[in-house]
Amino acid sequence: MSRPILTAAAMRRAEAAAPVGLDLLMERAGQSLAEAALRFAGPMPALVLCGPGNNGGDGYVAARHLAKLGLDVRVATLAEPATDLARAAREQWTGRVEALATAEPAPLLIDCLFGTGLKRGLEASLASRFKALAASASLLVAADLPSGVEADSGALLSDVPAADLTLAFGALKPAHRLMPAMARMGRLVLADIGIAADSQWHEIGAPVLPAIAADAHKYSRGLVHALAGTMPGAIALSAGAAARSGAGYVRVSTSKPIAALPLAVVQTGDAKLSDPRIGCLLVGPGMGDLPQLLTLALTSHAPKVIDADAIRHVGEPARLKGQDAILTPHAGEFSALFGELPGTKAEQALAAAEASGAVIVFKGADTLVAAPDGRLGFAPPAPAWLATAGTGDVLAGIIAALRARGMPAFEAACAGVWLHGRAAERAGPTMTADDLLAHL
Ligand SMILES: NC(=O)C1=CN([C@@H]2O[C@H](COP(=O)(O)OP(=O)(O)OC[C@H]3O[C@@H](n4cnc5c(N)ncnc54)[C@H](O)[C@@H]3O)[C@@H](O)[C@H]2O)[C@@H](O)CC1
Ligand SMILES: [K+]
Repeated sequence: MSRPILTAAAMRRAEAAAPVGLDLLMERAGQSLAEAALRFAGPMPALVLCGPGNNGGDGYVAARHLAKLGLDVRVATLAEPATDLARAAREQWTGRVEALATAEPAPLLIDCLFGTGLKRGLEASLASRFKALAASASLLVAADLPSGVEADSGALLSDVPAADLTLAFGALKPAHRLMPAMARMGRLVLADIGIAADSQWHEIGAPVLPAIAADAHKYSRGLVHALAGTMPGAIALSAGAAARSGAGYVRVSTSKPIAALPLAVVQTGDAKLSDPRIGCLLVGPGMGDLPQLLTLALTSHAPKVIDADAIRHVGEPARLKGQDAILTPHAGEFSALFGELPGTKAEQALAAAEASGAVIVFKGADTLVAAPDGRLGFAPPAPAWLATAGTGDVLAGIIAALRARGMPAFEAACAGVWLHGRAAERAGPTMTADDLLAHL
């Protein structure tokens, strides 16, 4: 299962198209917030901070439900409601509304200041008051988004205290899965409020991998052919990862024997790129300054994964059109090939996919997978300890194996990213890239 992701504008369209009124959507959002906060925190005294918009409206609804559930709950606001929906919600809250500037803290703080409608950072006095209340609370629960986070880009427009729980309404927003905002979400839960969140954008979920046929043989399971360059350790990591990710046959063409390769990986002096059995070519890991390897790979009709040094040697993105390629750049490699593109990371990844006709795995703490047809996958959080040398080589090998096994390029890339993150979780914080192989 993968959860849909909607921009703020797409969310507003989905809400407007919902079969029920916006007031009922707000009622569901506020009620689910109350229930989730109570389930998460247990019965502790709560303070709900309400902003002027509909995020604040959710807060008044949540406060009413928390009171009904027997909780000691107070409400504080910075301004009277500015929308009809929020005003109606405010009117149904029969308790007192305190001024945010002077409200006493509570162990459970519920942040309903701003959601998808945030236009700029919180004013300095409000940001510091919010931070102080958060510091005095035991638990901070954010409604839809932690206030100060820009929904579409994941930027922090002001200082944002990290939430312990964020309840997203109707669909995830890009900021839930983009840095730096992603690191401020705490546990992220999606509340169904009854809108149809159809989207080409989604959070990457657990993949469905092709089954191994009962009559499989090594070629039918997929042949990965990797091109070794000047640093054989990198290609050894890639080839080892491909072999452990279900490829039936992994072959490395190399001018001199590579001691670090698993015995199951075949080494050959001959490039053999015309071999029609090749399910996926892999070029780039440890390639070094041998651009002729990329040129050679691009003469082949086989699907290909282009990683690391090879990305810098592509030159023009349009050179990859028709190549059936998956590109796996980190930020530096991405800008070296595509330049400084405008927009959010999501928009940049999609523009790069369109310019190159390739599936782009834009790596980072917030890895994205973009397809030329507009599909976009956002990786769920992976451990920070994955940021170590060689892990990219492992990822390239996993994706090459899944592509060779017959998965389409976008699905293979998404599945590879997901498996790589889970392998890192299992390998633990002391892992090196070599250790990842044992956890695939
Ligand atoms: N529209 C709907 O039907 C629903 C919306 N929902 C909630 O509504 C939220 C979006 O509501 P809105 O579009 O009203 O937006 P917000 O409630 O996020 O905030 C917008 C309001 O804050 C003001 N504002 C923005 N940035 C500010 C800043 N830095 N300092 C001071 N004021 C600032 C704006 O002028 C506007 O009045 C969602 O995140 C979600 O929580 C939910 O209730 C579900 C239904
Ligand atoms: K909020």
